[in-house]
Amino acid sequence: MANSGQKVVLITGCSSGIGLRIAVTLAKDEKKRYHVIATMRDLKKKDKLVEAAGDAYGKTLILLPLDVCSDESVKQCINNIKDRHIDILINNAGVGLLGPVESISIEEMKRVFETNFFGVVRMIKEVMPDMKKRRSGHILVMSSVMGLQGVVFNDVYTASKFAMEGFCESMAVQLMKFNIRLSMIEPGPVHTEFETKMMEDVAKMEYPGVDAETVRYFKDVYLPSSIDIFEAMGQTPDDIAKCTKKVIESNSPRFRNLTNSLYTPIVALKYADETGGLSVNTFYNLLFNFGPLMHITMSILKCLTCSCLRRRTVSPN
Ligand SMILES: NC(=O)C1=CN([C@@H]2O[C@H](COP(=O)(O)OP(=O)(O)OC[C@H]3O[C@@H](n4cnc5c(N)ncnc54)[C@H](OP(=O)(O)O)[C@@H]3O)[C@@H](O)[C@H]2O)C=CC1
Ligand SMILES: CC1=C(/C=C/C(C)=C/C=C/C(C)=C/C=O)C(C)(C)CCC1
Repeated sequence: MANSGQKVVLITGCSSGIGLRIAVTLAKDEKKRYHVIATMRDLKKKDKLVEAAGDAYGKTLILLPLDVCSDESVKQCINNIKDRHIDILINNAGVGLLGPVESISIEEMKRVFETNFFGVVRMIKEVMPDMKKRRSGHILVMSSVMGLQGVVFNDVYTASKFAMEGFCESMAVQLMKFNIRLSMIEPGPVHTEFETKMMEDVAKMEYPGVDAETVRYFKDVYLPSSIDIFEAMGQTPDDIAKCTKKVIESNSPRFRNLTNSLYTPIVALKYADETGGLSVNTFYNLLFNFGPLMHITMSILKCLTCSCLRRRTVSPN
């Protein structure tokens, strides 16, 4: 049970990656300011988290089952919490989906929206009424740079994160009236199982209904560039956990929080030209004209990130 003065934090998707690191980082807070309810849909996967939590397990960190795709599971989990009191809700659970749209079934696309979009909506709907009554709370959402900028061959994943950004941008105004904060965390590539799972899915892909030219662009142009980008720009789940803790602990938490300064110029392109031409053409050139020179492109991107833009991201340090 939480001590008085401790903030109750509920995190979704803590079996691996970013969710696991956020749970452990908050549970190991030196001043023990957080009572962490780390949730996962399958408690059989708890070992990594329990090991990483060490002494904190059973003290500042407890485990509960929660599947963000199930109304019943979400209700049961929240009803199991004393007075249904959650100070900070961190919506982290999410799944990726990569590849030419022609080869992806509508069912697979719906699964991504069910988790990344409706999963977040379901959690917010369950927790928000109690926060409104108490006139306090902080809701965080693990969005992505792909919630702000589309990326080729990530069409459906991007759409699910855009949907969530739109939902949250609208909700933030109403919630502010009830003294509830809403913050988006927007990482670029992060080295987690997310990357591994996507690469495994891609290796199994058969591309039914996709023309040979598109398959070639995906396999020979996009994938090598994407691997380069993960290598050059990838952050660790620990970086994202530190950024998230900073946002939680800020006196005036920002709504948008990019975690990787290298993405600031990419996202800025769409605001620099409201016709959208600048971003579409730049992405086209980066991929199809400079793709083979991606290493150099990465260096140029690093140079473009001037210190004034860097100030606009939340750094892990
Ligand atoms: N890695 C990256 O490059 C980036 C990731 N993100 C976002 O960060 C978040 C975390 O991803 P990351 O840590 O990288 O990836 P992981 O695959 O390591 O973690 C995803 C977590 O979500 C859980 N999850 C999936 N579906 C459900 C569900 N229905 N109910 C509850 N939990 C579920 C997984 O559980 P299980 O083990 O049961 O599958 C897992 O614990 C996601 O929202 C992702 O979109 C954002 C930007 C970049
Ligand atoms: C190929 C390619 C790109 C790829 C970006 C990638 C691969 C981003 C991955 C982000 C992730 C994994 C977010 C998760 O939510 C850029 C930089 C847009 C530039 C144009 C060419």
